Amino acid sequence: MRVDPFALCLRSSLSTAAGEIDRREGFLVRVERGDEVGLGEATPLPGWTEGYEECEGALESVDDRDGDIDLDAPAARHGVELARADAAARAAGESLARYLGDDAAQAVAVNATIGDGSVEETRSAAREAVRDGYAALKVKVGARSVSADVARLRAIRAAVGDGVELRADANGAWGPAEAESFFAAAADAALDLAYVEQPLSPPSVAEHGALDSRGVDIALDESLAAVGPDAVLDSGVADVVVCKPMALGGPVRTLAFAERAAARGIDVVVTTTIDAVVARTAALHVAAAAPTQRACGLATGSLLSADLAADPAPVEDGEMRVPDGPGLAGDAFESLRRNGP
Ligand SMILES: O=C(O)CCC(=O)c1ccccc1C(=O)O
Ligand SMILES: [Mg+2]
Repeated sequence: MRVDPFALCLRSSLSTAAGEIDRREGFLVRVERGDEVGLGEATPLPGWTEGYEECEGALESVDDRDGDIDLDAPAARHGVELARADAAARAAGESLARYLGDDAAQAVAVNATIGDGSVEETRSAAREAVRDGYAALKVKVGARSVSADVARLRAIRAAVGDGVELRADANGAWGPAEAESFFAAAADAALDLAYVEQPLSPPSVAEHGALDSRGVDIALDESLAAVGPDAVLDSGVADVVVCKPMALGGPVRTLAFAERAAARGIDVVVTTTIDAVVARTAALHVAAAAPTQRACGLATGSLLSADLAADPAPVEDGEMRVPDGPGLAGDAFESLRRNGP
């Protein structure tokens, strides 16, 4: 197994209630299986996964024989699991999505991701996204006051009209009182939010169930890492689970979790942690194979100022087409397979 570090900058930093994301550092993982080279990516993000050093140490400890991947570090585990799955799908002559699930979709609807910003910045980002064809917008909230966030969302709703799905992601910023004042103000303003992601702190799973969310669905994201993904399903408080393959330990694990969620009537949204092209494309395959009804959070390639390789699945009209060549993307990553990052 080969492990090579890479670092990528964001075009402009993504501002969230949990801080700014301006750079992503990770590892390209390569495994050889017969004639095939499988590609994986481990791009850790504390809050969702282990940190960089722990990820590196975990990857160094891997004994690359088939069998269980005995790693607690989810991003490292993702890198290894993906590389093996890519090699196996290529050997089978199937796309990763088909290898993961027989009736995978050919394309996946995606939301635009809008960071924290002023009313003017938020409105113009929303207008641009709708002009580009997105039918769903996810807006970061919780970095400023509830009234300021409601003003931002009102400006978006007024600018884009009723036909666009709006979601908000508080990244765990609120206490119960602030969350309820947000839900009340959102109802008064008729914002028609599809869901609010992680309103309360990640360990406060049960408290989400006690919120008066006025009919707006609750999605949990950071709570999956904080208390464990199955504990979130068992809590019964999530209408939607945000499934990040990088945080859940790999594409195969993520698909299995998504199926357990769907079996309980919980909606699944697959997203990236703003990964490089290898893990982003893998997340697209997972989303295509998973029981997803809602737009996914995979449109994060345009947030990067450079990438490891050309994007084999650029967003077009709010959708990403799933590459149908063997593995991740047929021959699209040939230079990465041969030469690394
Ligand atoms: O879901 C999306 O639109 C993109 C992914 C995203 O928002 C995100 C990206 C990196 C880290 C955390 C998050 C998040 O969902 O909170
Ligand atoms: Mg989130």
